[in-house]
Amino acid sequence: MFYLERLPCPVLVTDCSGLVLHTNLDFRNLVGPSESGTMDRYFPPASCIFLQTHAWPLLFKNSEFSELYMQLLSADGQRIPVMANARVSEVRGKRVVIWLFFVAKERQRFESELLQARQQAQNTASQLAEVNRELVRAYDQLAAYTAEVKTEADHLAHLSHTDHLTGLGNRRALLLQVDRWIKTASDQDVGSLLLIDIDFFKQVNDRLGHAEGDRVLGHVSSQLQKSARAQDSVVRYGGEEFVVWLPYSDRRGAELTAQRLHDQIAQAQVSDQLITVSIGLSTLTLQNQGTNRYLERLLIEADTAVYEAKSRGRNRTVCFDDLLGLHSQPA
Ligand SMILES: Nc1nc2c(ncn2[C@@H]2O[C@H](COP(=O)(O)OP(=O)(O)OP(=O)(O)O)[C@@H](O)[C@H]2O)c(=O)[nH]1
Repeated sequence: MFYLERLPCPVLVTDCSGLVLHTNLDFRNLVGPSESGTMDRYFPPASCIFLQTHAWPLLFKNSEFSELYMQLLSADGQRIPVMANARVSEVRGKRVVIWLFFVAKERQRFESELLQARQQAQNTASQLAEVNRELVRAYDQLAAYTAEVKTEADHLAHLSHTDHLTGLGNRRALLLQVDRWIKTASDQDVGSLLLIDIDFFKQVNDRLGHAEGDRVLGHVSSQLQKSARAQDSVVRYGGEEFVVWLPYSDRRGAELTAQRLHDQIAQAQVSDQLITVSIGLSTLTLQNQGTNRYLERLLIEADTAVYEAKSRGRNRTVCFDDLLGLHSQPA
């Protein structure tokens, strides 16, 4: 019955009349060396009576019982509280009874350790739940903060491309628009640029005051927006200078737009002041040029043309190509 040695508790084997057949090492360590005879000597008198009146009848009736409280008697006379379990088994054709004892003290310790472990597990679970709640809160805060930062960034991006006085785009916005066009256009495509400079604007300021000058700038910007097509971009380029960028517009189309601008601006007066503008027009094919280079060339040419418009008496459009004599002869 070597397997009994492996059980982690004291074990006693008897025949069905209580004669001791075998004890394991745990049992011998607990109550003393094994001797032949009946099992009664391992129990104090009260437990012997309990055995006779209760445990044996239960065993014969059910072939087993479990968890009966009893006491064992050690060789040095100590009473050891135990929980007894017994079962009738057949070993090599003989009916025997296998008795397992759990020392009550150890069982209590084991139970209290179990309770402690369960309490610890509950504590850990509630700590984890709290940490989880904190994580969710932190995540919500982070999401709100990210949205705030994004809104702020969008706002800053908008501001950095906007002229605060007129609400039009600024130079950066112009660069962006031309850049976008270049990414989709082919080398043969043309774009035109109108550089618009308000005539005698210094006099407006001097005569009517800076605030009125600002109103004139606002008026011109809204007239330019009204005259531009949906695909055109109107930006305030500097003090009293505006640019209208006309993607896919050739010289003819740009001239028509420029004329519309003159008419539109001339229609309205600001504080009895008639407002006119001088416009420089430049038209270029893309010809495999980078955004900066292409825009720079358009602006230089348009600037030269505005200068010419001013010297020819203002309130007119001059096309840069005419200055080179390119369009002096009909094609
Ligand atoms: N009210 C106002 N004036 C501005 C602003 N930015 C620039 N200016 C003024 O615009 C005027 C431009 O004057 P000039 O460059 O001499 O040109 P002009 O008087 O328009 O004369 P021409 O261009 O030769 O017809 C200057 O007096 C600047 O002070 C602005 O934001 N608001």
